[in-house]
Amino acid sequence: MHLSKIDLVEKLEHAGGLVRIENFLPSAAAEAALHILETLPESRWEVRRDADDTQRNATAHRFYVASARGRKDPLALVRRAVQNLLPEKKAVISAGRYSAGDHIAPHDDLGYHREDGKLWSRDVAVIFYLTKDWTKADGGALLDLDPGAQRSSYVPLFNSLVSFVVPREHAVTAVRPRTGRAPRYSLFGWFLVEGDLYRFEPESHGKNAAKKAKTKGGNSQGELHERSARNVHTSALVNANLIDFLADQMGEGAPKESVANKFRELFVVIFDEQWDPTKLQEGQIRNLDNLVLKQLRELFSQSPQMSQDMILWKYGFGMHQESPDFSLDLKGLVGVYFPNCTLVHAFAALGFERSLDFVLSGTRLLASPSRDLKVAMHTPLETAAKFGRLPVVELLVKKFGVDPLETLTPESAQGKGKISTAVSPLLRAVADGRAEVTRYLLDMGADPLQSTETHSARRMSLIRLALGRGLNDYIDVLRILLDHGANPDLGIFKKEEKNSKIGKFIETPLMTAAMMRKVEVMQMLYDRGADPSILNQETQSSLLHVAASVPDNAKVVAYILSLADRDVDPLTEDKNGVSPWFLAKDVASDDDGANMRMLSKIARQVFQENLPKARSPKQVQKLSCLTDVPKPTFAVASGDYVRLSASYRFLRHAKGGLRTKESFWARVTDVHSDSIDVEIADVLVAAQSELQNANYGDVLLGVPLKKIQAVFLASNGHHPDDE
Ligand SMILES: O=C(O)CCC(=O)C(=O)O
Ligand SMILES: [Fe+2]
Repeated sequence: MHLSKIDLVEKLEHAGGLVRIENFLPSAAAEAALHILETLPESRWEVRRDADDTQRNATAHRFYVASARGRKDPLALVRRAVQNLLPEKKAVISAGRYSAGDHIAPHDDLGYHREDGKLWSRDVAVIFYLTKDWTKADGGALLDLDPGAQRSSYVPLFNSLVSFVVPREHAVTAVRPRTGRAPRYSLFGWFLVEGDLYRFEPESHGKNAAKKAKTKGGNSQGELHERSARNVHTSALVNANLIDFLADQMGEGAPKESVANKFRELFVVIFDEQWDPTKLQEGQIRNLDNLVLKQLRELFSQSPQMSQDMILWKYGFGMHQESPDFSLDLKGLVGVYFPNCTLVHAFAALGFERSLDFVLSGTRLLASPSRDLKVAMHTPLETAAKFGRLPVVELLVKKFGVDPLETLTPESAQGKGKISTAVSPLLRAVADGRAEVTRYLLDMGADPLQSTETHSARRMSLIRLALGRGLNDYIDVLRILLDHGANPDLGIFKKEEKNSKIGKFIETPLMTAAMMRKVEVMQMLYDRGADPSILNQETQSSLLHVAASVPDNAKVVAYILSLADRDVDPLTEDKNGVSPWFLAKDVASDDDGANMRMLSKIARQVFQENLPKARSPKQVQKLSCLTDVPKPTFAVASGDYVRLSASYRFLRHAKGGLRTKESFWARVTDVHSDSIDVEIADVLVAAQSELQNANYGDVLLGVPLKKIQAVFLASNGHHPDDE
């Protein structure tokens, strides 16, 4: 039994495949790790870039990598801290360093490794960030591009770790230059499983060719180089023409530089909002659409060759690998969302209806744009749906006969590309909170009971998808879905049988809304028939449990109590012996006991009513404890020790024991080693001795921590034996 294994795998399952763990190592260990990376000799860092890195196929990228050399290498120590997350799994973990301009274009991490003469597949990705004083403005964010993503962007916070299940679409945005700031350091890598993990055989061409060639020992380098040479050529041609043209339109006769700036200005909203093309105003869209259309007409009349061979345009407006300022061109704008996107995708995303019509009408090759997963992860229709471009959606459906209901699941996608979760235009529209497109697609007959089908049994309903992401007009989307017959109680659920739409409840939409502190949404769901009494069938925890575990959630707690009948008991325990009361207590140091006070207000009434009925001293004791609300300063004054020892004592006696209790470990990782005093150390030591197989705990609490500290001290001129 490994604590850490249960922890990470469960967390990943629970969080839809991607988790972030803050304060991953005790702070001294994290400092030591950073120090080790910072002081590696320059000769240890090797550049990785698309031109010479076949590992990452055609994905545009550039950054530096260092690998541990032998077990005595200080890097190996840092690597082990990450590896210990899943100690029994084989892993490849290296150090990463990103300076200005370094980035990775969208990719899904699918990949193989050869070790011990065997084939291994990447299963779980981990990135441990060791970057100090980093802000959003520094770029280098990890973009989560999965359709089920909870949020889209993660700033590489010092001592935080992100982990996700492979495959998953993601990207690293370019690091922006800033004088005096250190590079973006990380440990990154993958846990591997033996054999070919992925369901789909690599395709025989496109992005996957390199993969196939690699695993079969072939060589597709030539093909890759040929293609990228062509990209550069086309992209340069198109951009030069476009910028000339725009210069013309602007009547400036200005030098290219300032035209480029003007062009950037047009799109400035996009850059500043993480390149989100949806931030374009209606008027801007129309103007740009017309400009681009005019430009296209001219280009086509000058170059009939090009109009016949639209495939070239796939790579037109390409993201030029050499230029860190890739955001200047269209593909740069849209490419962050869609790897290898075509012009059709770009226009669909930007809402350039007229240009799209022109391009599709004039060509044979792209006349049927319904599905091109080999080129892009989204179809053009899904793209338009994601960005809420109703006119484009209608154009594709009505004029070009694209099927608005086309849905792929990982199972049905065979041969059409690698997808990790179900995709459809409706799913894309819902996930991004696009009300108009959602309504249109449902009216066309799309299924409101669709869910995100992954290889695991866990599913997310459309309601949960819209609600969990909370993007754009998600509340309208919820209403529309409910109007069309979506089930208000289905959020995250476990499929019982193949094809069944309902299964075990894991998280109801009411729970999700409670977690998000959204009383209005809860009200709406309740009015539409959502049932507040449904329990998480895995943990037996209730809506009240969920609400009480989120700090500062008194409003939601009060709302739930107002819905429930009077015998609701804040002391009702879930499968792990945890009550809402306990959870409220657990977060009391974060919300000054706000949840507790609300619970106790209600509980006091329950207490008063029930005390006469209580027979045993135990019952009386249980009821009285509800009125025992600590002072708001509860855990702050006495430091971490109070919280920690309380959790520890509680968990020791709880059914599952220490090992299954995330909250305790969250506390442990919360404790900064510089604040470890004798009392806390006692708790930690006691906890450690309860763990038979303390892999993760070992690093956190035991010998390796001392070792890491010793390394840290030694590298600062101290000798460990000095003490
Ligand atoms: O450093 C990151 O944020 C992600 C790195 C990544 O995606 C990769 O190395 O494949
Ligand atoms: Fe990656």
